[in-house]
Amino acid sequence: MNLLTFSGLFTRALRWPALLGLALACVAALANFGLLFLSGWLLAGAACAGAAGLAAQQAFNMMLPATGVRFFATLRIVTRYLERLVTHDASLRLTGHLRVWTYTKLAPLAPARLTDTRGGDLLSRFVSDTDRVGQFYTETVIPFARAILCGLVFALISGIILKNSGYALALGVLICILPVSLGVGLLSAPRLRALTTQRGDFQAELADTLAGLGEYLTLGAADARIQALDAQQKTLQRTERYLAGLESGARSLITFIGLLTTLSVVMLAVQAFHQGMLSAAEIPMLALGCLAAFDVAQPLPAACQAFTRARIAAERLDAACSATPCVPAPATPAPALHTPLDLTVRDLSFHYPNSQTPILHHASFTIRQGERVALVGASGLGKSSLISLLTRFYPYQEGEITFGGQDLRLFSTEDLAKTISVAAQNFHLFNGTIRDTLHLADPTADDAHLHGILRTVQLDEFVQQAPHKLDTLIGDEGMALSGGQARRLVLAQALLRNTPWLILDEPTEGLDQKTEYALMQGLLSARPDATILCITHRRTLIPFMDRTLTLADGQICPAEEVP
Ligand SMILES: Nc1ncnc2c1ncn2[C@@H]1O[C@H](COP(=O)(O)OP(=O)(O)OP(=O)(O)O)[C@@H](O)[C@H]1O
Repeated sequence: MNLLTFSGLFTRALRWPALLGLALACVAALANFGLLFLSGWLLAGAACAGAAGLAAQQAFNMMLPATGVRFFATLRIVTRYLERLVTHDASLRLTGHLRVWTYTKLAPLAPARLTDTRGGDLLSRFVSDTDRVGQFYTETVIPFARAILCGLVFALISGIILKNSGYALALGVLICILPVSLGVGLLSAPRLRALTTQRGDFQAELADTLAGLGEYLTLGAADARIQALDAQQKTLQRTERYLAGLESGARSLITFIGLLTTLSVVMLAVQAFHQGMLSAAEIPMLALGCLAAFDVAQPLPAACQAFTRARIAAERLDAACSATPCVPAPATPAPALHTPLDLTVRDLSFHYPNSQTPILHHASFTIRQGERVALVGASGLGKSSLISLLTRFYPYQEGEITFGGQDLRLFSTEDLAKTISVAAQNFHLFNGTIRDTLHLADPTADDAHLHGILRTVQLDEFVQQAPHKLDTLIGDEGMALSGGQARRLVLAQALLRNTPWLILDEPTEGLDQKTEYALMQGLLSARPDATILCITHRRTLIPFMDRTLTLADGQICPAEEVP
């Protein structure tokens, strides 16, 4: 997604609030200009009338400019408030749209296309980059549009009173918009790009460090890690200082240009006064109006930097979101599931997209619905990889996988989820309560059902004794649980989903033999009709299965046929 596409999203979603925000920003700037413009006239007019004697004082009508000053002062306050309200609301809503858009693009990429992306970097893209693009409207569009539109109007108003002062004002504002602000944009661009990379790296490193802090401490590597982060932080600060210096330098230059323009407007006004073309009261009016006009140019250097930041953020989002899913969901999914839901794998060959090492090589096997099958094989040969193929996380290069005679690739994501539950070896548990964790699998399950499932996986006693029972917090990745407890909670999630197929990857790892036996007994009596594929290294599980398949040399065959 580039900024242009983003603008399309923006105009469709928030066209009217965006235009209203711009209109309010312009009215606020015009009110500010009008306030100073009239104040100058009021003060100078009153002073001149005072100096000219009683008759002139009585002839000078204070009411009109004083009312104008009050009007513009009130208008400025009200429109500035409303402008902030409307523009920030539009910007936040835009960020919201962008985050939803980013999520819908990223979600189908998981896990295969995201394995090379660091978690912290992805988070930074999801949060900071969407923020930056969302703020493009308030931080770039509004300042530039306001400077151009109001600059023209200010020059026009000044020009009506004194033609040359209008030209001088237009020239001054133009210099601020073009060479000064755009110069800052050009000079900032390489550093902003470097800053984005540095910040992404820093956030990724920081996220990794926090996630693995325990390991760093036990390995005695925490100090070195902190020093590395400190060095990164200092590099970041140096780049930020340079950019802030550039921006404040440009703002000072704009102030200087504003003063020079005001000086030239005063000189032109004095000349016109001597020629009798202007009254004395109009000189400070033009001068103060000119100073006020440059207020709209002040935010432009920051707006240029914000533009580059938004552009880089849009490029980063584009890079993260434009990848096509490794296994795209079918354009027209198969209409319904056919029973029996037999699994047939025919001539299957597979290697990971980032590697040429074959994991499966023309493998074939069948599992009938209702069977319980153990899959064994030496470590690292590809048992868990087979699960990734059955859940469509990775594409296979040759062969065919069918469920109920229907190609797996034609299943809708929903139908696939209704067919298979997986208790994976490398699972992820979200921080939350035991109840939250189980409700992820079945949000409608009541407490009695949850306790029943927990009994099946031999975890109910632990939950009953926990201080807050089902409301006990399990911590990040189930840190507050033992490895075996966390694994059984994942198994409970799989059982709660009540799918016809259960795929269990080392379900009893970390359990003592007694608990393992009780768990398997409970599981089989709770789901007597389920088709089970159980990957295991434990011989003690084999008696619970109907038969055993062995994975060796990329082939999967019945254990008794293994040479
Ligand atoms: N995402 C990946 N990208 C590239 N290679 C991978 C990926 N995941 C696993 N592998 C490789 O694929 C091979 C098979 O891994 P897999 O986890 O399927 O083995 P396994 O038989 O389940 O092992 P274990 O019994 O130890 O769990 C390994 O050599 C592993 O390094």
